[in-house]
Amino acid sequence: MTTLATRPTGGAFDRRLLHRARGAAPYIGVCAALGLAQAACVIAGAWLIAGLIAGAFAGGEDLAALTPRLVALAAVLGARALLASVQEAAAHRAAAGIKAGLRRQALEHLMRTPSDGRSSGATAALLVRGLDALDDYFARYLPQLVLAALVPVAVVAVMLAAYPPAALIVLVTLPLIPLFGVLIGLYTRARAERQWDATAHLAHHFADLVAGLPTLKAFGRAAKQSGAIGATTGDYRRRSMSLLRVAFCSALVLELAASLSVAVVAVTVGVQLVDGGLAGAAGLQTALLVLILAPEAYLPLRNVGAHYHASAEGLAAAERVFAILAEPAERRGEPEPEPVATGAPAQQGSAATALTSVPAMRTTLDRAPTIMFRRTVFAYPGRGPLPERSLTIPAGRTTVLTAPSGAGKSTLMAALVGFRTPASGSIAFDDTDLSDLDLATVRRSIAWLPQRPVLVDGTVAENVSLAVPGPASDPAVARAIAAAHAPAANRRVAANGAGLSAGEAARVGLARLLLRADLLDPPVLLLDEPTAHLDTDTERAVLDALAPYRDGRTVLIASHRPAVRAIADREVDC
Ligand SMILES: Nc1ncnc2c1ncn2[C@@H]1O[C@H](COP(=O)(O)OP(=O)(O)OP(=O)(O)O)[C@@H](O)[C@H]1O
Repeated sequence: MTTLATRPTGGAFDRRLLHRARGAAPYIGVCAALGLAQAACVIAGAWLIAGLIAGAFAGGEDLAALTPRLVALAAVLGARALLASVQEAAAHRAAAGIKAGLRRQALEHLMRTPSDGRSSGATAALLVRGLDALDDYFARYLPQLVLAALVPVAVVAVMLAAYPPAALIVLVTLPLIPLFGVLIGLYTRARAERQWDATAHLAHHFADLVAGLPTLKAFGRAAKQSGAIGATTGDYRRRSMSLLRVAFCSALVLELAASLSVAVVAVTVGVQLVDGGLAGAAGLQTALLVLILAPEAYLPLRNVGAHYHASAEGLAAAERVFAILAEPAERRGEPEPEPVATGAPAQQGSAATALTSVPAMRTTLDRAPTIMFRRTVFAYPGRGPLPERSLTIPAGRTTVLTAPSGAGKSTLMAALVGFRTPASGSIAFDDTDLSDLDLATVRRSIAWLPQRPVLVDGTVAENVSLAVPGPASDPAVARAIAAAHAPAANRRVAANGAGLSAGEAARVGLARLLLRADLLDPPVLLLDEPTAHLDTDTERAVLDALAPYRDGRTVLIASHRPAVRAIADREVDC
């Protein structure tokens, strides 16, 4: 068992779960109904046990007289066990549905949120392991919370009717349990927050380490990193053990408070029995009823305290998911239309030949736009803003950005597809501000080759097909691959492009751009260092393949290569 965090700032029950997680509200209803039935079983069971003992020992009743009550007691105990298992089943069912719902909402939201600064390792840990902790919350904590609200009230009411002094003692001592619980909770909160941070740090660190292992090995730093991971996990273990110690101590304190309170009730009732205040079979039955019921009044409250630590991890994770859901999403637009793969044969000839001259689908911008950056400034966290830029990318022409490394060329391109937002200034397509345009429409109108194309596990053909939202025909993919001089369609690619050279990966990226241009006919092409890793002959061939696609489109290329600069209609040293 690990305890990650106890930071349920939403209190014992986070109302956002009701709104965000379908299934939470009905489950609470089920919990309340089962809790009422369980409270009734507790009281009926205590009444029957007290009656049986008093009848057998003080009333002198024989087995025949006691049998109906014995059967009733068995039925009550059976009903209590059945209610507990129904509760367990309902809890797991509800938790599974609620976790799935929260994961789906979070993933959908993440897809529409700029990813700046988010650690993929920590996000994965949150959505998988973090949300799994909600099991304890729904299966253990919440049912006890409902019982804690119902059972003590019912028990005190029955005790009040049976023997008011005992009810008074319970009433006075009962608040001690939540009071101690709150004090312990306050004490552990800061520790628990640090614990979650340690978990997130560990997940982040580990993901980074795995990604960078080859480089670390090359620099002889792998062993040192194992030491760093050892130190982080050691720190995590120490924090976990310290939190567990607090959890065990808190259980002990709550147990002690409850036991002392029950002892006071027992002594009071015992004195009355000896003094004759509770005389005869009826007196013994009342005394036993009070003695059996008294611990039941404290039990749910103690259980709430005991399950608080385990369940708080789930609540803290849910809270972080709510924080993700509260982040402003990108402007929503229509989903990309699926391309209709033409399968039209490529015009034969050189690699410079167009894949197909007939676009299968029109995009929303019918003509190539003029793109303007007007006094645009970009800022990244932790560093000063990039210099202000004002530049115009003329419509239907090829512009090459030749600014020095680090000047912000990739940033400008990422901004055109909505992955970066200027801190000040504006971007316009023709005369319309980008912020007034539907982002999905803008993205549909652009084919973008990023500096480091993301490649996924699969074949080259599967990677190229990712360029369009729907299925692309095999001939169209094959033509794009051939024109870009990318590796064979059936060549395997591992995650992150492992198995391909940097130049081959760049050409798979270019094949994507050509496929998209072929099938979606976007009026804007953005290419970030398209030939950075290529030899001069391959570079020449790739630029020739691109030539037919530049015609009539607004093309922006970031590059310092002379061959690329040679094809430019305009060069900008922004
Ligand atoms: N995610 C980021 N967080 C912080 N700083 C960043 C981030 N991305 C880019 N930068 C910084 O912004 C500046 C511009 O980066 P950008 O990649 O746009 O430059 P570039 O002109 O494309 O460089 P290059 O020619 O080397 O590819 C750089 O100084 C870079 O360090």
